[in-house]
Amino acid sequence: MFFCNSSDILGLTMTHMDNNIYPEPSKFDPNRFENQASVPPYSFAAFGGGPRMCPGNEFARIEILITIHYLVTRFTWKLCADTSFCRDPMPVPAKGLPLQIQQEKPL
Ligand code: HEM
Repeated sequence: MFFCNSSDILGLTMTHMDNNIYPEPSKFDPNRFENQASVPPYSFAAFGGGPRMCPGNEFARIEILITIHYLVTRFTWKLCADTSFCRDPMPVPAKGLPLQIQQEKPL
């Protein structure tokens, strides 16, 4: 993992986009984490690492999984802007992410 010594800033994007660790890092591939043993320690650090690692890590993952499940299976999505993004320092949609979401099935 890359650390900037002078300001102690964590180079998360550089680590997460390193194709030596993650082949085709820009590809959306949730299955890349299926074999956790192949990911070297401290190479996925969205939740930090070490003794001060985010204690809400597992809770947040489950919450996100459930939310995405219902959003994908019960709603239709329509993107209302282009998909360009910038880094701030994490990737964010440059023009926000306006969506039209319509519920198709009951929750
Ligand atoms: C997507 C959701 C979340 C992300 C990306 C996230 C990310 C992080 C990161 C990067 C840290 C710093 C870790 C470090 O210094 O190594 C942190 C710390 C922390 N997070 Fe989260 N977090 C999330 C959700 C949550 C949730 C749901 C909770 C509580 C229910 C939580 C509670 C905490 C606490 C208490 C700390 C401070 C830990 C310490 O300093 O010892 N986080 N989080």
